[in-house]
Amino acid sequence: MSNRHNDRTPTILRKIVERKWQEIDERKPKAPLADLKARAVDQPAARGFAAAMRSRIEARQAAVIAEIKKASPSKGILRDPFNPPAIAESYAKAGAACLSVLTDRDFFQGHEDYLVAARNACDLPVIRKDFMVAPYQVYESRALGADCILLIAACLTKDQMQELEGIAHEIGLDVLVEVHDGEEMDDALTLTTPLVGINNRNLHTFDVSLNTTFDLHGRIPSDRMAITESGILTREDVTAMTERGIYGFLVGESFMRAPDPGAKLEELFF
Ligand SMILES: O=P(O)(O)OC[C@@H](O)[C@@H](O)c1c[nH]c2ccccc12
Repeated sequence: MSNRHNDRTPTILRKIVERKWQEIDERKPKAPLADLKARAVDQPAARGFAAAMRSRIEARQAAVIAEIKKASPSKGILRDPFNPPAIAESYAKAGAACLSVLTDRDFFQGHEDYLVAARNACDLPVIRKDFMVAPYQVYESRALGADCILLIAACLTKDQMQELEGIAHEIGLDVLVEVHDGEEMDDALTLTTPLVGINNRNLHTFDVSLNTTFDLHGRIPSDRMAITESGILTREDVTAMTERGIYGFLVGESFMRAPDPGAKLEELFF
């Protein structure tokens, strides 16, 4: 049911989305949309995020989006000290396909500067991990140098997702659309992006179950790429996915808690 989390349910996701609209209002006077658009156009071309995923997935190799995340609302601090460029290098050396960098400041202790620093430290494509609600943030993402953005179906209508995807593609950004249930999947499949993420974590309740991926991945047409997100902690988890033909992964916590994030990536995947 789409109204499980109606307007009166004060879930974390709802608080985050409210905060995002405020954040946009605060940023606009300092960085007007016209400035962001100009900066977006001035950026060197985006690194192909979807292409990097596709080449591995088609070869039936793990395509790992390795996440750089200091903290999360459900788990608190994951890594301290936290050195984004060093982590990025370690992931690149270990064979990650792409990076994911949290830029949300208030709930994930992320920062835009972390994305810039991580991207400059390697040549991997980078997704800006944040909560997109308005076109302003899409231009802002390209102005920062991001190669891809995340659209979370749990906090957007189908029309909003289509609008944001259209802008993203127009300015050279790839799009990862994220779903958690069948209704969100229906909406996601109306987009044109080939990157479809299934989040094993419910962003309203924080419950994590790999069954989310097992139950939903069959609905993703073969010309798109299924990416299982969250809660991948062991080689057994990885095998459970590859046995089902799922080669796209988005992993954060288990890498962030390891002394050497790249070594952990190799241990889980290669
Ligand atoms: O740390 P994990 O359990 O490996 O999960 C990574 C990633 O999937 C998770 O950070 C995530 C998935 N979708 C999100 C949306 C917003 C913030 C964070 C996320």
